Amino acid sequence: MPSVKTLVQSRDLKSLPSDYAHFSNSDKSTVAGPEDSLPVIDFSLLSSTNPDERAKVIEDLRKACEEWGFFMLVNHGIPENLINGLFNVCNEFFDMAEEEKLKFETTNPRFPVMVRSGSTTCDVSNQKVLFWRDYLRFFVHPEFYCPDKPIEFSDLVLEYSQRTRDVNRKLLQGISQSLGLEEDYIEKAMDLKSGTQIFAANYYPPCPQPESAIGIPPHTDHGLLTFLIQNGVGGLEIQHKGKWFYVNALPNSIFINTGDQLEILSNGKYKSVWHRAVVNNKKTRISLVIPNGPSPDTIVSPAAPLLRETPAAYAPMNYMEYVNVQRTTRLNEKPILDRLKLY
Ligand SMILES: O=C(O)CCC(=O)C(=O)O
Ligand SMILES: [Fe+2]
Repeated sequence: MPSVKTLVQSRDLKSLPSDYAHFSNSDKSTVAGPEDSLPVIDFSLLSSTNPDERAKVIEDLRKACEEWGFFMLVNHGIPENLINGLFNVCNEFFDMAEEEKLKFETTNPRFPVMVRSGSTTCDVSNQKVLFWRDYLRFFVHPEFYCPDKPIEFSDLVLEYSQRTRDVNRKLLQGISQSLGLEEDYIEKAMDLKSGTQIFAANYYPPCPQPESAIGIPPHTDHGLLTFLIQNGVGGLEIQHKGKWFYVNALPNSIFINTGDQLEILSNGKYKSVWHRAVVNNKKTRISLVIPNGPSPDTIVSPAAPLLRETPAAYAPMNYMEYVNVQRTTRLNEKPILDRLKLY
C-alpha cells in the first residue's frame, strides 16, 4: 500500500479518497479555556531540596493524573538541539525512497522495526477505514533497535530514549508518592530497569478534507506514561469531562499522558486518558511518541498497599499479553482494560 505521503505527492488531491473517509468524526473539539487550563508540571521541582516545593509538585502531579490524565512537562532538561535533530532525522527518514522504507514494512507487531501507512481498522459498520498517517515504530528498551538509515538516527534516538527514561523514572517516583506509596514502589513493581520503551514517529501529511479524515482514532495507550513532542504543528486532542480538547504546546514542553497500566496499578484512581490525532490541510505534522511501560514479563495488578480499604478493581495480567490483545482489538470491540474490570 502506498504511503499517505506518496498519495499526496503523486496526485493533485482535491478531495479525500473514500478509503480514508472516517466514520462520524463530527464531535468537535474545544480549545481549553481559562476555567479548564491544562496542567503544567515543572519537572525541575521534583529535584528540589525544599520540602514545600517538592510537596507542591507531587500534589500537582496527583491533580493532573486524577483530573486529566495529561500534563505538559516544562524544565525537563532535554536539550532543544537533540529534539530538533530528531525531527530532522525523522523527516529525512520519511523522505527516503518508498523501496527503502518498504524494507521495514510489516504487520507483525513483534517485528522490532515497523513502518506502516494508512493502518487498517474497522468502523462500527465493519467497513475498512484507513488512517491519514504514515508511521515508523521500533522498540528501544529493554533491547535497542533502530533503522540503519539515516546514519545519525540511532545515536539521536539512543540519547533521547535514555534521557526520557530518566525523566519517566523520576516522574513515576513522584506519582508513587502522590498515591501514598513508597517513592520507589512503581519502579520496583513494574521492573523499570527492564521497562519497555517504544519509539514511534507519526507523519501526518496535509489532508484535503481534514474534517472527514482521522490521523489516529480515539484510544488509550497501553503503558504507564507516554511522552509526545510535535514539530510545532498541533493535532493532539484529549478527552476531558466528556469533551474533546485540542492541546496547544508550551514552548519546549513535552506532553505526557497516563496509560492503562497506571490505571490498573493505581486501582482506578488515575484513569488512562482517551486521546486522538486530528489532521489539517496546511502543514505536515510529525509527532514523536515514546510509550513507557513495565518490563515485558511484569504481571500488572493494583498496588497491594492501595487495597487495604478498597478491593482490587482489576484482574492481573501479563503486560506483553495485554499489549498483544489490545493491538488486535477492533474499534467496535470492548477494550481489554474494560474486560479486566472486576466491578
Ligand atoms: O500524534 C498524536 O498527537 C497522537 C499520537 C498517539 O496517540 C500515539 O501514537 O499513540
Ligand atoms: Fe496514543
